[in-house]
Amino acid sequence: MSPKSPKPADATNTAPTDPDLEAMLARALGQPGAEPTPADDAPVAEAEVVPPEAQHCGFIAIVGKPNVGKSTLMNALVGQKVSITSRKAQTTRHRITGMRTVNATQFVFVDTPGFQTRHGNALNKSLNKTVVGAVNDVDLIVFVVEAGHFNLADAKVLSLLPANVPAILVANKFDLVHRRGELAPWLRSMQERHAFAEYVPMSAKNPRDVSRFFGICEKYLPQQPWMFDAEALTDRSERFMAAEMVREKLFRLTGDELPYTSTVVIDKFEEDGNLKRVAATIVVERDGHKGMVIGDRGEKLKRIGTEARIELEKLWGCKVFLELWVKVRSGWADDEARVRSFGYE
Ligand SMILES: Nc1nc2c(ncn2[C@@H]2O[C@H](COP(=O)(O)OP(=O)(O)OP(=O)(O)O)[C@@H](O)[C@H]2O)c(=O)[nH]1
Repeated sequence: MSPKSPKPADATNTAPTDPDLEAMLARALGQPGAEPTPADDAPVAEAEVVPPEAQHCGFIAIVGKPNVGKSTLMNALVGQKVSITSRKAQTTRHRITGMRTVNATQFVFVDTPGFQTRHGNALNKSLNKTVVGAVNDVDLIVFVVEAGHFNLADAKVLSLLPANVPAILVANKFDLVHRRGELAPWLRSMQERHAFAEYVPMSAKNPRDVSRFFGICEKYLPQQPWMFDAEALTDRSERFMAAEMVREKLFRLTGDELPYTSTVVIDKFEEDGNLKRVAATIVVERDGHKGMVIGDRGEKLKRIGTEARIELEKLWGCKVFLELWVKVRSGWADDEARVRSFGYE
């Protein structure tokens, strides 16, 4: 085509036509005539006895800017809540591994914080270091964006992906896309940004999409013996899960009023027969924040405690006694030593 010739009707469709991509798009977009892959409708069968020489196992990093649905996806893949979620950006602060063994393959997932581009404080520097560490040390990268969207924050995360590790593009929140046909040119434009191994429009909230995803990731994991028990779901301690659960309720119940720089520290964790006693402190930056957490006559703090306790009892299958305190430590997120003392690497 000469430079002067009229643009094709679909101006964004400039990527070379790749038959594999076209087939993948047709399948993902549910177009008539698209052949399902064998994994498409396969239910997630749990692991049976598999000899070590037939086992596959590998690490998968789930990366993306804040709030695109990384933790939701990981929890759905693991089949249990191992990573907290909320509408508030920057909920995830640790490198969390969850795992799931399906047939002969053990998938070990690494969840990462959304890459921080706005603030340069010690907390965010530590978060970003975790992301960079995660992507260079895995067999497969799952790069999550919101379907149909790509901005500077996504581009910054994408620029961290090493060329020698296969990456799958997950166009998440596909349920929110009303004109699905329009996603095809967008997916093709994503192909120009990075040589993704697969393009997967899906919804982390749709169980069918999630079970199909195992089949998509499987082929990128090396043949090697499993690293964890077939039934294991996470390598995080109960103490850690307790702090995370309180933090989730704190973020959910305070909404946008409370800055993301609040955190939770476990002061006591004791087991007493079928009872676990946990004491935790919610650390906030200012006196005003303390009031928001406590609420009118302590009602907010009480609700945070009740909701976290109920979830922990469900998770551990035992009774939980949870005691919560609130403390002000101004400037902790700017203080590197304190960020480390609160458990961030
Ligand atoms: N409609 C819809 N909402 C979703 C989907 N996946 C996640 N969400 C919502 O998106 C919000 C953010 O989800 P998270 O899983 O916390 O996102 P994250 O990327 O882990 O966020 P950070 O911890 O900030 O990095 C939550 O309100 C989820 O319920 C999806 O497939 N469809």
